[in-house]
Amino acid sequence: MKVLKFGGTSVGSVSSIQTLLSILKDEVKNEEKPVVVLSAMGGVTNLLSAMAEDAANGKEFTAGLAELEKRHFDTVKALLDVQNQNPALTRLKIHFNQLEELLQGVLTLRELTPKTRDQVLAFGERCSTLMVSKVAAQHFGDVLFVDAADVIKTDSAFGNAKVNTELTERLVQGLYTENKGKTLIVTGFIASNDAGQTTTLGRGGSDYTAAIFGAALNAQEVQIWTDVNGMMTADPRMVKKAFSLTELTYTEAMELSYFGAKVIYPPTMIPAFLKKIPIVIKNTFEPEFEGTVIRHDCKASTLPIKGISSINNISILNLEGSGMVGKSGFSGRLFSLLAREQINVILITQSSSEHSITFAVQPQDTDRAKQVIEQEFELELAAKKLEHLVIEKNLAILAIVGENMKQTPGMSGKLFHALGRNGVNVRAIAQGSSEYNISVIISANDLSKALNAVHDAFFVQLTKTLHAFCLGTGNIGKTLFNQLNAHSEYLKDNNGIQVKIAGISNTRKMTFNSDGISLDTWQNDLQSSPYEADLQSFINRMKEMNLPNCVFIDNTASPVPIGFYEEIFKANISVITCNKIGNSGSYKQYRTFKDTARAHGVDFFYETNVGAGLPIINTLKNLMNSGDRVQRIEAILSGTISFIFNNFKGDANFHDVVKEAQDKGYTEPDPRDDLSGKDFMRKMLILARDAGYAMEEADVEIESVLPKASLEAKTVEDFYATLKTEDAHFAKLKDAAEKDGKVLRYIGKLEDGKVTITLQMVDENHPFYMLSGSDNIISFTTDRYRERPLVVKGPGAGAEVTAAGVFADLINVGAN
Ligand SMILES: NC(=O)c1ccc[n+]([C@@H]2O[C@H](COP(=O)([O-])OP(=O)(O)OC[C@H]3O[C@@H](n4cnc5c(N)ncnc54)[C@H](O)[C@@H]3O)[C@@H](O)[C@H]2O)c1
Ligand SMILES: N[C@@H](CCO)C(=O)O
Ligand code: NA
Repeated sequence: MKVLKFGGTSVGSVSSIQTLLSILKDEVKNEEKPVVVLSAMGGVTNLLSAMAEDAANGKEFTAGLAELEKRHFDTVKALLDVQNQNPALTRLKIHFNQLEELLQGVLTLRELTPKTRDQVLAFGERCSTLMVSKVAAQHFGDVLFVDAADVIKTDSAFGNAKVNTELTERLVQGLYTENKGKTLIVTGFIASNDAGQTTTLGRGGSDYTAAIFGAALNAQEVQIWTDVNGMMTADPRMVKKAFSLTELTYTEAMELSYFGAKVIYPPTMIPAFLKKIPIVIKNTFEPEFEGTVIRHDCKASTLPIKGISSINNISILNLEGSGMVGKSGFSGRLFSLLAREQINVILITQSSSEHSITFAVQPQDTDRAKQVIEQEFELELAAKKLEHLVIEKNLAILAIVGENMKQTPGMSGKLFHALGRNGVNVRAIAQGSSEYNISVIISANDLSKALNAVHDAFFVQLTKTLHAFCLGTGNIGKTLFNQLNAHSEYLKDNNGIQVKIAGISNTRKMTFNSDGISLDTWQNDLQSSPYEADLQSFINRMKEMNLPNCVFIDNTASPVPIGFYEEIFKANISVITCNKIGNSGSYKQYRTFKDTARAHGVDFFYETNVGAGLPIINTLKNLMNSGDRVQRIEAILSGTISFIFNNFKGDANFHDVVKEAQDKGYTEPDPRDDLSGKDFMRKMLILARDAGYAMEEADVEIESVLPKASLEAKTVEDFYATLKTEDAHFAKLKDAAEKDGKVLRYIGKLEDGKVTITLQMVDENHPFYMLSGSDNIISFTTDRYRERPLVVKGPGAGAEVTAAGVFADLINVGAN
């Protein structure tokens, strides 16, 4: 047989009672009839409690009573055929009259004893059960209303009575045997003492009633019908990706529901647990959900952990001092004291040096705990054997839970990696030797970020979400958004990565959305955003949003963002940049970026600083990391100049070719940066630094392609105007090369710790002769690639290839 328990929302309305009936329909056909345990209609227990309080305080309660009556009467009228209504309404009316009398007594005496309170509260279950039993009888015939006070016997601790298990089991078994063939519909939560006075079973009382019946009758299972899809991997209000568990063990359920997961209250499971009876959590409002089974043994589960639980507001107290070292009985005194004061200790940690002891309590207990401890240890404090108690508030506990942790090394590593990478500081740690639970104490501000990051880290079957904040919506920024938009499905399916753009700014506006800005409408969103662009506030907002797996992407050509990189790393946020200004500034700055990112466990990726999407920076990094040494680098790294020399042929004039390069998106926003050699210089400097040379800009020798007038032009327009007048200069260069069957090439070289960039005319024997379009080429001569250099070649400029490089960097951040 089965026991089915329905909670307050499941009996809370006409439609939910109809659903309940359709759930029961098949169950009542079984040979062994089910036992159905019911809570009060949703909200009724609170209302009863408030009415009782009001009466005790001399306030009227009639409005509450009328509301109660109406709710039950309306439900009866909606669910029972007319001829069946009267008997039910009469019975209910008798209850309400008794309730009124009782409350009247409370009002007269201005006193509410725990005993009376239990009597008042019991009306909730009695009325709902009476009502549903009448409705069930109309549908299924053989139904018996059972007042659990007749069979569940307790002591007289009103409000939280202790069950006399042996007697109760006998009575329950007797009742079931006597009424074989009938479906029992039982009041949850209530019981009675030896004298027959009504008692209640405390928090989660109706679940407890179900477990007691299940255990007494050796049920095949106990079903708890509630309004959510079972136990989930984390609090779904904080972790959107939380999902329902199909099964977990009693121990796991205890650990998970201890923190947060309010689906069931663990102590209520004990009767079922002792008899190894499975408990199935089902959803009345989604009956097709198969449910979460809590059982003694789980089939080999593939999940490394079952869930992450949390308490979002706790305080910790830290007691420190030489007086504790090697002293037995100290913690005994401390914790007996707290127990005596009924201060619940949530978590305890002590280092093996015994010099300090840290424990967590509810915030409302904090001050009293401090006070009683200072009294108790007055002498030790005076003698300086103990330091003054340090209290920290606004903290939270996050705990990963699962029996599988026992056999799996690396679980705590994974937890701390996820926390560390997201800049979540861990204040205290506790793990029992049972290894079911690893708990950490963190700042309450970080809880949401931490829960999501840890959830992503452990449940790898789900996609990991990156939150990107993007600066710059020009050529590259725009193209990146298009690529991300087109590629998001593939990314989810193949890399398990989801990218949400949580913030965008250009020089005019900025906009934010922690759920991800739509990549279809971002332009409108940005334009209509109320926020004027302001980089410091953009960064502040990014930090305040405190999102997990956060990345900052600089797609500007501006020096301004550079000044913020360090601050961003310090907030444990990775940086991806195609902006070369940062890495080609002072060597000190370049070093600071690298060191700060590393110290904070985040990434600093800039593949597109050299050769756009071509794998140049990563290739060099791999060479260096594997212990190779760069002897020489020779390269063409200006896509713009490459394009110009490859297309400045025959009748073409120089000015038009430059314009074409700009139109094709190869040039810097200001093309003078390309033609002056500055952009190339930056790339060579970055390569040299990545190759291990602590070089500065002054160490690079540049031969400019431009005549003086062009170099000194004030604006881009002026610059183009000078190019027109300098046509003869460029034509001369071109003709000189063509005459000898050569081509013009702008070549950078790093050798013997020196960097030069020169304009050369090369013939067909030169390896750089054969280039087309905006091609870059780079050859690394290293200790290992000594005889024949390692060469990378391909288009080294353009929005598509550059955005693709930024995209690849983003995926690499996601992989870490
Ligand atoms: N074009 C290429 O082939 C290529 C290749 C590699 C790297 N890059 C680099 O890409 C970067 C962007 O180039 P682009 O062609 O897209 O430039 P762009 O001029 O088209 O776009 C720059 C964007 O940055 C924004 N911006 C500038 N300063 C800002 C600030 N302080 N705060 C917020 N937003 C700001 C502008 O509003 C604009 O949206 C440059 O650093 C360039 O060197 C370009
Ligand atoms: N303006 C750059 C873009 C690539 O960094 C070039 O022409 O090479
Ligand atoms: Na590159």
